[in-house]
Amino acid sequence: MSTPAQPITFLKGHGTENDFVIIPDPEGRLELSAAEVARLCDRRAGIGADGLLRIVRSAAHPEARAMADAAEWFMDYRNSDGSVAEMCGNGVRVFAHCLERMALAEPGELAVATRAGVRRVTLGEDGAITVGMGRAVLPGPGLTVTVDGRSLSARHVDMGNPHAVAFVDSLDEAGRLLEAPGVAPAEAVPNGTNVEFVVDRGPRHVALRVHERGSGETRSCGTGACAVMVAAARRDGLDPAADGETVTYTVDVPGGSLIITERADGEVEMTGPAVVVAEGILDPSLLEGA
Ligand SMILES: N[C@@H](CCC[C@H](N)C(=O)O)C(=O)O
Repeated sequence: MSTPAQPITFLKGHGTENDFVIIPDPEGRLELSAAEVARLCDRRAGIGADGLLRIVRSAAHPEARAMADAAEWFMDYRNSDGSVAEMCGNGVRVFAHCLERMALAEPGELAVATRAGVRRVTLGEDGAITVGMGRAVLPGPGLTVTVDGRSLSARHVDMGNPHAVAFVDSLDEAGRLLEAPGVAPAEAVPNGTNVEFVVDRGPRHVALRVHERGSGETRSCGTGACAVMVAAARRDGLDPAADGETVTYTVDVPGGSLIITERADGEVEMTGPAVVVAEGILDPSLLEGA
């Protein structure tokens, strides 16, 4: 990154403890390399986060320009290793909350451009935020997830980004999750995938652990919770688009709970919190040598 003329401000926030460094960059002047994003997200040498959200005007970003009429703001999401991902469900809530906090958006409804398309966000007066997450796509063939030397059948669900959802009897079956689980066939997920392990907690109530592509195990994943809800509904014989009935599940994550609804038109909605815990200015030395 070239030396910026102005100090770089940041916010730190989370959604169900999936945490983010948020960098407002309305005119799109900060092109952060993968190494710079990884340094910012480093929990010892940096600020520390599961991912980074750059707030850029859609018109100022080549990947978002075509969405500028529909959504003024583009969420440039990066995983903690610096890799680019299409979509981040918890991130969209935190992103919208930051826009409102910075008076860049009115309370109420707002559209956010992402690499997976435009997402509609409703900022509730009670602090809960609902996001229209689009339709789930379930590519036909199943996947096999290998973790701790065990192979598990998994459902492939695309929520704009890829997920492999494996139902287990105990979340301990995922082991320590220090490394990415194996997923086969590799050709089905050519860009890698997020992997969710799921147990039942009660009627229309499940809990998950997740290993995120590019970030490792995190305490929540919004797109993952949506993928899990849809996989659980199909397993339970429910398909709102075919049955004409809206279905809602509670999805517990290690960092809290998300409410996920699949409507009769196939649209998946996620409701959950967004929190900002700090605001600050980057010391320019943080990115030196990254
Ligand atoms: N934590 C996110 C998902 C972030 C992207 C993911 N790691 C990927 O690479 O697809 C969420 O809340 O959805």
